[in-house]
Amino acid sequence: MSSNYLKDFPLLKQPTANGKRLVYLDNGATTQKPLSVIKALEGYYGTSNANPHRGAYGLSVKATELYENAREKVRHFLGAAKTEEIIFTKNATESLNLIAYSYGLQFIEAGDEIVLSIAEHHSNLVPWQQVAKARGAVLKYMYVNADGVLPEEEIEAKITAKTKLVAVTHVSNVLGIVNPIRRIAAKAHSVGAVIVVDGAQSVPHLAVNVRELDVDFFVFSGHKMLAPMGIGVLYGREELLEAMPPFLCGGDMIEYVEEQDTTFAPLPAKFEAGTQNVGGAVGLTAAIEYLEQTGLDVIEREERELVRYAVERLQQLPYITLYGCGDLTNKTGVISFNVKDVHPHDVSTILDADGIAIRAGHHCAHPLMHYLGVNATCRASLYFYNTREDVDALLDSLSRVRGVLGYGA
Ligand SMILES: Cc1ncc(COP(=O)(O)O)c(CN[C@@H](CS)C(=O)O)c1O
Repeated sequence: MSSNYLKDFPLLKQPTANGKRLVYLDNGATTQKPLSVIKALEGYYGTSNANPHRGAYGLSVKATELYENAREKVRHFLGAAKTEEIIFTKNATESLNLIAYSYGLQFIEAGDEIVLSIAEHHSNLVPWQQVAKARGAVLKYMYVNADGVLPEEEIEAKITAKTKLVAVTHVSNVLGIVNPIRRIAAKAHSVGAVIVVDGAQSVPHLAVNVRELDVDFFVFSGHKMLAPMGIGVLYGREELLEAMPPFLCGGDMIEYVEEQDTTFAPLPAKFEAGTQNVGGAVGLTAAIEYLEQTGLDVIEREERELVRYAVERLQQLPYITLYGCGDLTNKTGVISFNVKDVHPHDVSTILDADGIAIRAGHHCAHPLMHYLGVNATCRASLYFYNTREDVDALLDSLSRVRGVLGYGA
């Protein structure tokens, strides 16, 4: 893993509060930002900021152009057919809620089944619980195997003629396993169901083409792929978005408002109420440019090499339990683990003293934690700018955790 990316990431070069070299291994939560993204934000607010779509003056026209250029950049990045199929939101969570409350409440009926995987993040699980309760639908789960992989027999058995919607993560934020989306989409469509894919942990790490995957909805958050916080994306097939009622109502999303009723603006504006995050969209444009210049194939390859190195070293520690690391064939850089006798929060605190930033907790995945038989885990989530030296630092610090707490080796 080359560390020549570090020159682009100011935050990764600064020491931690206690003067240690920062080893940032929480990329599943959010990624750090390259200078090109930071400068894009500065440039927008320094030269081009205005409220888009509303002003007839030059600055507003410029802001509108930047915003709509960002939409075209995302369309191309996801391989979508039309810019009308790209909706900007705040984040993946808002995108998933938009689908649940607009598509779900409109088209799911009593007795219909909604199929999830047990590895869903709460953002792609709790909204569907609300829809199931509101409409009298049934929630069913596809369960992963001991290696965190979704078996073919679960896909085949759980998606049936009663299934109306399948909502599944492309990559689990706990297990890091890449799910067989094309296969799941084919099965969903064979029974007349739609498929919603949560791409929050896949889009930053591997090339995604929504038409090749044949998905109906696909979401992601910009901040997990080098972009600023506050900008997210919902992709939806045009015909489905056209049939859906608005999610949020107000300015920009209307065509005409009378005292008792309103006609709505065409796509994508129908789903973009109020003043939009133009700065975030400009930052997302710069983030996509950075990823495309680096190469998602390069990112995926380098990450797989690094995760293999990390897992091989972790497997040599007898007091470490790994989750989702038995089959590395389709695995991104997410590594969940526990240290014998030590709570993940204590592991994280001890690692922090050595400059190492990992996540500890339930990772917004309570049902998966319960299924794995744990309350919480530690999680190191690698990205292309991490290095073998970062992994070695993690292992060195982990080797001291039990000793620090008096458990011996
Ligand atoms: C698979 C998946 N799906 C949705 C979300 C929500 O992303 P937002 O940008 O917060 O809306 C996340 C964010 N997971 C963070 C925070 S819990 C993590 O540390 O794993 C995710 O991983």
